Amino acid sequence: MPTDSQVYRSTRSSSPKTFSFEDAIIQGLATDGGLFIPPTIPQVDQATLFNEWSKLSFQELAFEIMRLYIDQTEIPDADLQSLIKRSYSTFRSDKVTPLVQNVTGDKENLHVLELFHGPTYAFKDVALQFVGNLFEYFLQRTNANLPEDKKKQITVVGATSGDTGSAAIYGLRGKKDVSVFILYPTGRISPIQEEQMTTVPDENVQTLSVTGTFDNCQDIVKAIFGDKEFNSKHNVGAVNSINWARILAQMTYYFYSFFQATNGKDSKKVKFVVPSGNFGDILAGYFAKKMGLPIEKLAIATNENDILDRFLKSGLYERSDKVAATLSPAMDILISSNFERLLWYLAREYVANNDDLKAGETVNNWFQELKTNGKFQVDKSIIEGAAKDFTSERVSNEETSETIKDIYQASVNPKHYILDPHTAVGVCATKRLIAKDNDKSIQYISLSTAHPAKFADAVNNALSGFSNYSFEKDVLPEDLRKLSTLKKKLKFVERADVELVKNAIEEELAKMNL
Ligand SMILES: Cc1ncc(COP(=O)(O)O)c(C=O)c1O
Ligand SMILES: N[C@@H](CCOP(=O)(O)O)C(=O)O
Repeated sequence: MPTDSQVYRSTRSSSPKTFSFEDAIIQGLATDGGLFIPPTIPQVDQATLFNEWSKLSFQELAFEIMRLYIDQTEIPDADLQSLIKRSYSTFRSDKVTPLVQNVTGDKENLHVLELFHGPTYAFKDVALQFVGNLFEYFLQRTNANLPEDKKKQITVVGATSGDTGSAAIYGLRGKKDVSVFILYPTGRISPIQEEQMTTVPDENVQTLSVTGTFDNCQDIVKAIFGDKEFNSKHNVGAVNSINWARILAQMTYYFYSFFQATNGKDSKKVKFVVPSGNFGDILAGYFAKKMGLPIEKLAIATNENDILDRFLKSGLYERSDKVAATLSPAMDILISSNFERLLWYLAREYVANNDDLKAGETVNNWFQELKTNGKFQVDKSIIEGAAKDFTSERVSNEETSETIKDIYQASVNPKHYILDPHTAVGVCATKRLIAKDNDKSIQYISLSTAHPAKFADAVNNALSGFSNYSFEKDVLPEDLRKLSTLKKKLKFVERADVELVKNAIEEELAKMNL
């Protein structure tokens, strides 16, 4: 029998209907356009956290956390352990997500959590290696006793501003009964990101380069999920962080790094700073906090596309019509999908009297308003509620570049530490917090979301003035260097239009021999 935290519902639903973990993962997005959430967040007591969990490896910790959200009858212990082991065996670090402590010496307590040791050098690998194996697991089970022509196949359709795409492709390449279509905005991702996605030769993978922005791509993906006919014909699956499994798999590194930064003690204050766009990464931190990990604050760091920062300050969620092209392009996002999940918990607590159905109705009304008027305003109680867990900082391009330079010069552990521009947005925000707080007892964990090699232009512009610096020698790993020599496979879609994308998918699906 599943516990309350092992069943799911849609953020926009006012019906009592709930879903199993498998339904939530395979369906990806609810049919009403809402996102799946566990209405009850499981609680872990302090003794379990600090006497038991603080001693576990990354993989053991992932198991304990995931077990609380997935019923045994859906995935038995041994299978879940094996999925986790396989998913992290592809990482280049034993610790999976190592914490580089006191990067600027022991005065600032600034620790960088390196999340980029997976196959595509981005934090997305932590979740997408697992999601790939999870899709395969569920499909194998469903298809085990079915004749060939009745076997279920999933058509994954995802949108990327650069990193989700390659991580999803590497998580799903060659997997049986799954095809993968990744939409990315033409000219708005870095050359290495494009090479990573387009040089994978597996037959089940196809990239679609769409004229438009990331938000256009994300809107198209959501429209495809909402298209009942297309969806039931092709079983559309999600790899974006609308998929609950993405958030679940990301929780582990909040716990794991917390224990490293505090030596497993609960007496130290810890703040996390997270470069944010679609709000998926930091939302995993919110779950960790609500489960009982005593995180002091979660700081949202945005670039000049600052809808999250503006919302936390005003309560107005407003879709501006122009996305700024910044030095941290993976965060050039106007509408942050996962913010809806946070809004559901806030709505339930502050306006719906802890009623799940009323919370769903409230969120649905807000998002209908966003669709019609391009904005919605929430009660003051919601912003005050959010402020208990979150703060936010907006970082400009100039500050991003300065931070890459500053850390290169000021780092002592290791010397000449090189940040990618997304991580630099987070580190700049962290330095601001350190100055504002002026409290030596706080440990700051700044999430490093990508390897600097993925963003050569931004890194070179910041560091080319230093005589000893060399991108080739100091930054570029061998496997990324080789990508430019490989054959590319991509299809252009000349307008950000749902029908054009659907046609492109059907055309390519017909050629795939799945
Ligand atoms: C390198 C990098 N940093 C930060 C982010 C922002 O993460 P999130 O969208 O989960 O807020 C992204 C994209 O999502 C990214 O690719
Ligand atoms: N920054 C992301 C955008 C997609 O976000 P997701 O986390 O919802 O998949 C990217 O790199 O593609």
